[in-house]
Amino acid sequence: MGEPILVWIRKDLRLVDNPALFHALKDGIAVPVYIYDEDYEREWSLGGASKWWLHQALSDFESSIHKLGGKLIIRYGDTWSQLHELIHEIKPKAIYWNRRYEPHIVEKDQQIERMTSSKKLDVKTFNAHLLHEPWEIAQKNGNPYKVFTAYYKATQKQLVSNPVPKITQFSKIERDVYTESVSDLKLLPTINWTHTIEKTWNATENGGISLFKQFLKQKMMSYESGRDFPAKSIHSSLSPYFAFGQLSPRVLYHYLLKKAQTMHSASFQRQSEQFLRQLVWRDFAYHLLYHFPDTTVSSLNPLFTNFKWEKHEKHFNAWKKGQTGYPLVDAGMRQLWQTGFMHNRVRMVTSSFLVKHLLIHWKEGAQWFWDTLVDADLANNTLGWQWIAGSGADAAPYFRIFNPITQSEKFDHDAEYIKMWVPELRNLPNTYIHKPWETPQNVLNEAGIQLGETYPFPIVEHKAARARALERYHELKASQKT
Ligand SMILES: Cc1cc2nc3c(=O)[nH]c(=O)nc-3n(C[C@H](O)[C@H](O)[C@H](O)COP(=O)(O)OP(=O)(O)OC[C@H]3O[C@@H](n4cnc5c(N)ncnc54)[C@H](O)[C@@H]3O)c2cc1C
Repeated sequence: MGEPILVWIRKDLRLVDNPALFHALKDGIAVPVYIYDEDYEREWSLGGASKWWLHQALSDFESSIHKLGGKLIIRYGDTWSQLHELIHEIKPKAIYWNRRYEPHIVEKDQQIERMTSSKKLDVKTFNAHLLHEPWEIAQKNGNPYKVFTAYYKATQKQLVSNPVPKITQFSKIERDVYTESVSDLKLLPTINWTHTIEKTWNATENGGISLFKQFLKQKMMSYESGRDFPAKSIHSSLSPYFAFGQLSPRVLYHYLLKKAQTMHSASFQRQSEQFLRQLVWRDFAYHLLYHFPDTTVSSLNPLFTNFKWEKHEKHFNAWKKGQTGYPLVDAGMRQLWQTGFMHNRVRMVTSSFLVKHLLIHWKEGAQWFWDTLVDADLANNTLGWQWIAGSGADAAPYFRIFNPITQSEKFDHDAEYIKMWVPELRNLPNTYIHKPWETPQNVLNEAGIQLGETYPFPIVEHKAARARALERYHELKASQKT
């Protein structure tokens, strides 16, 4: 029996490849502690959908630890006060945790590290969240990357560290330490709006592992060609498990690499590379956030600092509710509200619609996604919105505006996705479903649709909105020259 070691659990709610837990168990008696502290997250405390997920994930993690003979101590309130109290009660020889990378968290973690060190406690921190930590990849001159392809190339020359073995046993410290229950954290909404989310997800560590296995068996081999088509659902849906640290990207990376080597299949290798490339996008998002800490609120590209945005409550509400009159946009926004998830291609179309067609600031869209996504992740969300706004890490030399009609015709050709989420359009023939406002009256009648009543007219006209966005962009460029 060794001495106790506090393991401060955060975005690492898992037994597989959890280095802080693993090393604490090796070096002494691991005492896992979770502290729910909204202030620690500053303005990025969890949104409603993420709170629901955390409730499930934490309950699952608590029960997994219990089954292995251990106990997860749950507390809420100020992090340092809670840690301080626990240090006093448990008298650990050290405190271990897995690192986080959001700028405001890095700053607070450094304070915690100083305070614990001043108590003569050994502090050890580990990487559990990324393939490559933000400072591991740099340009020759030491600067961070701003372009994905160059970043990706650089990552291919670096090794990804090996995962640590799965935790199989805990031992308990002798004294009983007080813990709150997961329900005490009051993460679930008082009005139950989460029933479709509940039906959609199994938010446990094993749920994530099963989903990965299913992806591997049924979807991986068509990932590259299928991932852009929302109705095909050829993507993995693993993002919330990564966001809460229930899955380790490093485990998936090494597993796929090994499988590709043993299978000797060029097509498996190609598909798994495409999938792993997305995990590198995730790392890139953290690289950018870490090195450009203001990008959650300010443009990465300073050209966009003075972009003239519109305030339009009615348009913003129509977008949030999936009532814009553009079926693909509305389908995406309704999928998000009902399931806490939206397909990546549709995220691009809906976010572009908000910032380009409606000229509403990307920060407002990012905030809505933050509240409603079960995979809300500060790095990925910031990267996604800045990329779409044109103010982020995008190598395209032009002002990209997604056309919600042609995107719909191309990526949801048979309108299966639209029909799933916008059922009032279900009887409309596919020729018209991507732009219902062009449907002849008799066809609308037959389909039981009354535009403006059962489904809205478009809130802005596409060509005019596109022209307005381009005009804003050209004005901005011109103002830089004067
Ligand atoms: C405006 C906007 C906002 C976004 N907000 C988030 C967010 O809050 N949280 C989030 O996890 N993703 C976000 N994304 C990225 C992407 O849409 C999701 O990661 C993806 O749809 C998750 O589905 P999946 O797990 O099936 O992905 P898969 O295609 O199966 O990809 C595997 C994993 O790679 C990572 N990944 C995939 N695409 C991206 C990407 N473009 N950027 C960074 N990582 C990626 C995710 O961790 C994902 O789980 C956003 C994209 C946009 C355009």
